[in-house]
Amino acid sequence: MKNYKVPTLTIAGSDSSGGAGIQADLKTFSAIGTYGMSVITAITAQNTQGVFSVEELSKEIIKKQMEAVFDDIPPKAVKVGMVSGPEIIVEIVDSLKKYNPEYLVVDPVMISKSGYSLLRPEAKENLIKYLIPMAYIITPNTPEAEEITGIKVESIDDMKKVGQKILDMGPKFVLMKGGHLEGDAVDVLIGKDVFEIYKSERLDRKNTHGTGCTLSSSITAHLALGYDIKESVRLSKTYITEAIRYSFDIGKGVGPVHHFYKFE
Ligand SMILES: Nc1ncnc2c1ncn2[C@@H]1O[C@H](COP(=O)(O)OP(=O)(O)O)[C@@H](O)[C@H]1O
Ligand SMILES: Cc1ncc(COP(=O)(O)OP(=O)(O)O)c(N)n1
Repeated sequence: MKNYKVPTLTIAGSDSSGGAGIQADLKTFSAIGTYGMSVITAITAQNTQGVFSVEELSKEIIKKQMEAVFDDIPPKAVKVGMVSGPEIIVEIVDSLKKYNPEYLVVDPVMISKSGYSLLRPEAKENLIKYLIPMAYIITPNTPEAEEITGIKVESIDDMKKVGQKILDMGPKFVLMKGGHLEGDAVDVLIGKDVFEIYKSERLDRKNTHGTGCTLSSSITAHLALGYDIKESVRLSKTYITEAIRYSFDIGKGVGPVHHFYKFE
C-alpha cells in the first residue's frame, strides 16, 4: 500500500532526457507511492539516441549530499545506480556503512543501451570488492553479470549458475534479469534458501530506455513499504512489464517506459 511519507533514496547519475538514472528512479518512487530523495553522482548529457557526455561529481559533494539526507530524513531503503569512478564508490560505501540503511538495492550499471560506458574500467574492482558484498539485493542484467563473474550468460541455466556465483560474493539476494536473452522475459531471484522465477511475455516494443533503473527503484520502493523480497520483486516485475507495454514513442531513438501508466 502507498505511503508517501516513507522515505526512499537513489544514489545515481542524472539522465537529461528523464528516462533513466535519477529521473526514472524518482518517478518510480512516486508511482509506487513513497517519498523519493536523490544523491547525484554524475551528470550525463543523454537522450533517446545516446549518451554524449558524462561529468562525475566530486566525492566531497557526494558525501555532503548523503550527510544532508541521512541526518534529516533517514531513508528506509536505498538504491545505488550509476557510480562511475573508484573514489566515488569508496565514499558511498563509507557513508552507507555509517548510516546502515535497512535495505540496499544495487543496480550495477555498466553500459547504457546505446553502448556508452557508465562505469570506468578502473572502478569495476571497487564495485565488486566493496559495494556488491553489502547489498541486500543486486540486480545485474546478463552483460553486467558476465562482467562481474567472467562467465557467459546465454540461458536460464546460466542465469542460475552465474547468479549463485554473485551470491557467493556476499549480497543477500541476486536478481538476474533476462531482458537481453531471447524468448520470454525471465528474471531469476536467488538467495540462500530462495529460488524464484519471474516470467512475462516478451513485449515487442522499441521504447525500453531505463527499464533496469525502473525495475530496481520499484524493488527499493516496495521493500521500503514493507513487502518482503519475493513480493517486492513480483510486484516490480508486473510494474516494469506494464510500464514497457505503455512505453512512449517520444524522441528520435529508444523512448522511455511509462512510469505512470496506472494513473491514466
Ligand atoms: N521486451 C521486453 N518485454 C518484457 N519485459 C522486458 C523486455 N525487455 C526487458 N524486460 C524486463 O525489463 C527488466 C529489465 O531487464 P534488462 O533489459 O535485462 O535490464 P537492463 O535494462 O538493466 O538492461 C527485466 O524485468 C526484464 O525481464
Ligand atoms: C544516468 C544513467 N544511469 C543509468 C543508465 C542505464 O539505464 P538502464 O535502465 O540500465 O538502461 P538504459 O537506459 O541504458 O536503457 C543510464 N542510461 N543513464
